[in-house]
Amino acid sequence: MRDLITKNRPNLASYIYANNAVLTTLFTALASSLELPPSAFRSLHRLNSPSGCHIRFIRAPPQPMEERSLALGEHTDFGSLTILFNRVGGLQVLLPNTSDWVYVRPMPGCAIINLGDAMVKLSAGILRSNMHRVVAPPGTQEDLVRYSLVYFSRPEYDVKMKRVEGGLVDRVATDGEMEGESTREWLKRRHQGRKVQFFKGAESWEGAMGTEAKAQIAV
Ligand SMILES: O=C(O)CCC(=O)C(=O)O
Ligand SMILES: [Fe+2]
Repeated sequence: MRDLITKNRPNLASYIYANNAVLTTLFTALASSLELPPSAFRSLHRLNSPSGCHIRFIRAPPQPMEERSLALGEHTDFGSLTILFNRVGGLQVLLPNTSDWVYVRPMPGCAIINLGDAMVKLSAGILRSNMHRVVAPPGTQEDLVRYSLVYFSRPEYDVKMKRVEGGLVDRVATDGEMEGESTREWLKRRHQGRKVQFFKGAESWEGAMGTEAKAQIAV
């Protein structure tokens, strides 16, 4: 594995830079839509600062019809923005305020962008993370091996998981949001809460929750 990464370092670097360029554009657009300074989100996601940003390459082989289960259960992403590249269907999103799961059709030359829980925190809930899952590919794609290449962006480790100041965010009333938890602490809490050895009852599970519940609230 290490060899594979070393050999493909230039490819990986160019993939990281390309994703970073897309993220910079998106963070700037999101900041301006919230009437914040253009760098409000960008400045919390500098490429060379330590963070939990990572790449995941997922391979999901076809499953026999009778044993079919979810390839990836329903969740919201923890981080800021997720850039998803895949050619085969299978990703589904839950439409807000319904129990309807709908396939997201991959389009040639396009990536799928998911908004994650960190953006919900930073925007005091104005931006919402989407509930999604991965199931067997639809129709004639059902026998295909599904690959997805995913870039997960996360705020820098030292960024506080709380609302940014200014613009439309200042107009949202506070609801006792937890102050002062760093991104590093927040990620640790969420990862541990999902592991069976750390399970200490319903409360610990809830403590590890992000903003999944809010994803279902009408906007
Ligand atoms: O493979 C996909 O299309 C989505 C993967 C995903 O949602 C995740 O890894 O968080
Ligand atoms: Fe996801």
